Amino acid sequence: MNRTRVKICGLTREEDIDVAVAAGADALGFVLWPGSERALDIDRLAHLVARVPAFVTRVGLFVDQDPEFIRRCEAYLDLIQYHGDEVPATCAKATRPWIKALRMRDALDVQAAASDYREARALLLDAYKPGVPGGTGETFDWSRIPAGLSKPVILAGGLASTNVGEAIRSVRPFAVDVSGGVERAKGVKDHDKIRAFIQQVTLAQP
Ligand SMILES: O=C(O)c1ccccc1N[C@@H]1O[C@H](COP(=O)(O)O)[C@@H](O)[C@H]1O
Repeated sequence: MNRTRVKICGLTREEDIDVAVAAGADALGFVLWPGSERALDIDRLAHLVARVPAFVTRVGLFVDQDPEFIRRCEAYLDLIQYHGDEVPATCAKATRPWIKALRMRDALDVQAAASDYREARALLLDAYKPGVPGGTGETFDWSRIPAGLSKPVILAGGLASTNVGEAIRSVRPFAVDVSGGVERAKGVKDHDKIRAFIQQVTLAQP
């Protein structure tokens, strides 16, 4: 069994990046969607990613945005996270590897999505809240995740140090992704919460 990877998302400050890296984060998420309180512009993205060491994945989060803008951001990113209603053909415009976030609304057929988004490197499963594309801080019913999906699963939505161990034991995802659960305000990470989160992920390994 592989170790569960950890992505810390919604980073906006240098010191939070340093703490996440030191604590053992595998991936760092940067929100490029201007509708978010955690949003960065491209200059700030360039500045922040300059302190990310080799072998830590720089992930850019986009929600139904102009492919040209995404293309300009790609210079500073290793992986694209599509977190809106992007169809597979739109996702395929990226010149970087990409993952697709799916919000777990009742009608969603996860198996079908896994085959539709055939070029995705993983599916990120997040809670569904009408009118909000993500970062809701809410969990969803993990038992809805089908076994034997053809894509690696990145589990997201309302995770924190208090529930990530249980989440890993019940879903056995490839990775977990957290934003609000390691914050003290939107875009301001709590360093103790980051360390506690990654410690609980480590303790949950079989
Ligand atoms: O973080 C945001 O502001 C955001 C905005 C739009 C779409 C997704 C966003 N964040 C992603 O949401 C999930 C869950 O976040 P949380 O842990 O429940 O706060 C996570 O994948 C973030 O990457």
